[in-house]
Amino acid sequence: MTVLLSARGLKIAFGGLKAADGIDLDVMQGEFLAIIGPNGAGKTTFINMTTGYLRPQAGSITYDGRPILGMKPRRIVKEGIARSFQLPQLFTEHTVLENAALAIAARDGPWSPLAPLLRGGIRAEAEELLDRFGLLPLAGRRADALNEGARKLADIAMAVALRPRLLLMDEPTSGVASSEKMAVVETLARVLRQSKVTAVFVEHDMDVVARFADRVAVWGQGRIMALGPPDEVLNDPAVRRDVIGIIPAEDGHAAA
Ligand SMILES: Nc1ncnc2c1ncn2[C@@H]1O[C@H](COP(=O)(O)OP(=O)(O)OP(=O)(O)O)[C@@H](O)[C@H]1O
Repeated sequence: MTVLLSARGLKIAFGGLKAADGIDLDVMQGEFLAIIGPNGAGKTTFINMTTGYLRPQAGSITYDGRPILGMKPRRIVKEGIARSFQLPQLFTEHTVLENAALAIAARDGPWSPLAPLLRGGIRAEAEELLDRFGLLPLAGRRADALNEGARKLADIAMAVALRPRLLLMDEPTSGVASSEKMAVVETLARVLRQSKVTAVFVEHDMDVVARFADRVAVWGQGRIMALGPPDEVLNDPAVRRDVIGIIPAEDGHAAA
């Protein structure tokens, strides 16, 4: 197994709060790695550091063997790392097709707002992308008219438009109705595996983690408390007691 992303000794504190206090983590090429942990543990901070939005106070991150710390977010995208946010970053007043086309146009470099967005190649690629995510029937719909599951998928489709080898997703199922969650993750997992995209995803739903993660990393007090296959990690008594038991499910009750 090849290491795609490697973090060593990452440290960052906000005032007295240590969001990363010596994080060592390898992401293997082709895997789906889930990150779980209590609210405020530092999971999003890890994504922010890996994608150039935050600079750690100590440590290193290499991607495909090259150091990436200090690179701007746009440069990191060019290296092959994309992300999605907890709250989808869609252009709400535009259609799903226009959103996909905007991501494709942005990937291809300087783009004039005066150029017709839906010209040949871009339209065809945007339609093909939406088709892979099962979103083609919604292509003409405004992004703000989508339900949360479709909105999450459209947002992830925009990240995939950037042709990453590594995609970091911050809570891809948050806000999605429980009846829809598995279908949403099923779709995105299928697309990512077909496209050979390695995925790291922050997730609060343990059923999703158990079903889709190859490995799980447990964040706690700025450290990785446990790392391994879901059947081991999710059944570890300390993880159940100190982490899973206190992660709020979306209905307000603890997840386990
Ligand atoms: N840029 C920042 N400036 C100040 N404090 C920050 C910053 N980014 C994160 N924090 C703080 O660091 C802590 C860790 O935040 P982070 O968002 O990484 O947690 P998380 O594990 O993703 O939580 P959640 O599950 O609630 O999304 C939080 O207390 C947060 O308020």
